[in-house]
Amino acid sequence: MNDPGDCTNLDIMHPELLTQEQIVAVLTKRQIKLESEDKAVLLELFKAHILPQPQRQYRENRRGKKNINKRKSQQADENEFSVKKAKLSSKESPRLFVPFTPESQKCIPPSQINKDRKVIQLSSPGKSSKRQKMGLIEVSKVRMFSGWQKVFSHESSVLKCKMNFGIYLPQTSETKKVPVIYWLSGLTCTEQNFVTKAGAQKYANEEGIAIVAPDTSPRGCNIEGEEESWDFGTGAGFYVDATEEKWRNNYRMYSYITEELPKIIGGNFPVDTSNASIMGHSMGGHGALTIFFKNADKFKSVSAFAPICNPIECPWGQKAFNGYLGQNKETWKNYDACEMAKNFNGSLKIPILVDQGKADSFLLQKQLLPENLEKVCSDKNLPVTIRMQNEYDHSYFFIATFIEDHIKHHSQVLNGKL
Ligand SMILES: N[C@@H](CCC(=O)N[C@@H](CSC=O)C(=O)NCC(=O)O)C(=O)O
Repeated sequence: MNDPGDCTNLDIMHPELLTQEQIVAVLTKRQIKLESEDKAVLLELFKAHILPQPQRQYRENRRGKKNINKRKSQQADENEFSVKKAKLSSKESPRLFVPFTPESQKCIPPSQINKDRKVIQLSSPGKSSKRQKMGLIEVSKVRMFSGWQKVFSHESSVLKCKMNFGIYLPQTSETKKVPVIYWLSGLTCTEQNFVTKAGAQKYANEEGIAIVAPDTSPRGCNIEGEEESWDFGTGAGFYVDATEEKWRNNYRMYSYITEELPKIIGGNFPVDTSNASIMGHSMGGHGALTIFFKNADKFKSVSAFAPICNPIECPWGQKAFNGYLGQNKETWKNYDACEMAKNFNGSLKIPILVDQGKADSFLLQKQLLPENLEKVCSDKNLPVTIRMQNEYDHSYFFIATFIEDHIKHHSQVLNGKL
């Protein structure tokens, strides 16, 4: 025979299906004071005390209202606690879950896509009490050579659009802040080209250096002409701050790389951004050289693969500078490595390292002009090592061949090996 006091098999999620006797039994077992025998009143009591929290509805009386307020404050406390807990328990930055949308997952190898993407509240160094209201979303994360290769996206306040960057964190970053090398990619690239093709992670882990690889331009800004050519607009930001009306609101890659990105990296990762170097390829080689010449206090060394050395003298550079900076060629000189080398007053801790493939079609088309950089540096007594590599082209196969040399080159200064 059924014992009316045995509540073990009752469906407490649907008390309206229970008999009055069963409701009374459950309430009595939980030592809930019965105020009336009326089934409707008993049901209210059941909902208030027995149903799991989200299903409970309190009555519209004083006590019910008190319970509703109590629940609200408990929930707020719980939310705050879970954020604080994430901050305290993670060696990395705090994370909150955000909904997954496929839009920002473009170009990520499916095996690396993080379907449980997390958002990190970006912290603003020096103003720890005033957190920036921007989210850093972890797009992908994969173990590689004992470290982590991750990709993040965030809303850039400088570029006024969403930006992605790759960051490789070596194993040593689990216990201390590590130095960093910024990698700037070339025309048509996203952050993915370096992450997937350069083969840098093994050497970055060996040297205990983080590598940050941002995208090459703002994207999706709805500027007329932005998508028209592969060497201007999207994928071709040229690491300048545009001054022309049409572009100057978004195309500010110089400020993004020198200001916004280092703040994000320093504020959210175990990275010492005061111990930084910079390198890049082609358009990104031009970016690395020019950013270094203007910011020798922020970067300890520079290297480049097949850089555009003298953009004011080559078709790629002329097209980009005309578009972003306008017709006054004097202003172009602010972003030309050869012109900047002529006026460079800083000291170099180690020589500038440049690798250039001799079979590079863009070298033959006179887009790169390493001979001009060599001449200026020689005239100025600026130490530069330009290695002309037989039979190598412009591709990431060439980069992957010599990336170890470049990382070890920077490691001399970043890890105090001199
Ligand atoms: N139009 C071609 C060529 C584009 C190209 O070669 N881009 C280079 C950089 S060139 C100078 O900045 C590059 O790095 N490509 C990416 C890669 O993974 O090789 C095209 O659209 O492919």
